[in-house]
Amino acid sequence: MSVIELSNVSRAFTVSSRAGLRRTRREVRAVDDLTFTVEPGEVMGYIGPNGAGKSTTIKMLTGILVPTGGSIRVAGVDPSRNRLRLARRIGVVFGQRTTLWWDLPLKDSFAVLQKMYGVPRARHRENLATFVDLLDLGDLLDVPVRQLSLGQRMRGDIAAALLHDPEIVYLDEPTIGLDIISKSRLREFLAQINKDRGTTIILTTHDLDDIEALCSRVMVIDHGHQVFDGTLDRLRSSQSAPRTLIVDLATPHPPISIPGTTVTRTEGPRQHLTFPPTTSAAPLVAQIAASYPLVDLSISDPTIESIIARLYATSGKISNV
Ligand SMILES: Nc1ncnc2c1ncn2[C@@H]1O[C@H](COP(=O)(O)OP(=O)(O)OP(=O)(O)O)[C@@H](O)[C@H]1O
Repeated sequence: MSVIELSNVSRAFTVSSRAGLRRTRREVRAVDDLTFTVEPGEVMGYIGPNGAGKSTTIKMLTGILVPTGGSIRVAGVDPSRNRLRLARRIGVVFGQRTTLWWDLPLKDSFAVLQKMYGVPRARHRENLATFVDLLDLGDLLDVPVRQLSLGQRMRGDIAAALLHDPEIVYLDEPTIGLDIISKSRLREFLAQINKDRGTTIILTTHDLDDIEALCSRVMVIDHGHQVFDGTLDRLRSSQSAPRTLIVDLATPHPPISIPGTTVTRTEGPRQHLTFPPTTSAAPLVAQIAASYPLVDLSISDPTIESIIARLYATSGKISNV
């Protein structure tokens, strides 16, 4: 059975603005007719440009915001009507804010959470030992939260969100502002928790390396609409983004002319040629080698960033029509 179900969910806000003496009110549809389900144990990346409606969706899934249309069920209940009941079954991490007590040492925040959620003492000790080990929190337990660095605090926040064994965890930009080592540590930890405990994870991020490292599924929204739902591989093939041949010639040369390719950049003897993803590179390389003084050559596949940028560009055009 699906652990999250959204059926034609919308959320509108009324925004008022003043132009001179006139005050106008308009409706912003932050989320517009979203329908999807998430299965237990899935790790879904939920991405979209600024203002796409991601946080609004997460807030509706936690019960903080009530949809203006459609219906939501999380772990079998309507989140906005069962906020407290649901709180025991979900964990939430907002990268920009902490849920820890600022002046308390980390271990005291964890103790408060154990009481708040009524976690049996033995289970709490077991979870704490696991998270202290996996997130390397040992030296931080006696430090007040306000004295922790951003990366240390985030590790504390993630442990705090998981101490009551939630089935579902929402992570909103969990790696924002972290250095590369801290990011990769956090990703390894989340992958481990998902594998060991079957925790369902919904991850909102602008860092596509988070998605590549963790997500079996990606959902892209823009202007409140779903514009893609599938695997990263399917996302790559869906956008038919061009591949690039980087060709080093012996000397600078006028743009290489091979049918099916376009020279997009020249830097002295180096030329960048794009070609469709459906075309094999081998015959192109053979033609270049036969007609030009070829010294070296490499092929670059489109990055996931460029694929998503193309998707945003086309979805923007669709929704602006
Ligand atoms: N409380 C609110 N009142 C009015 N408009 C709102 C409110 N909350 C969100 N919006 C609007 O709804 C739209 C979606 O916002 P949301 O915060 O869900 O986007 P987001 O995808 O999380 O963006 P970001 O990546 O910038 O965090 C935006 O146009 C935003 O201005």
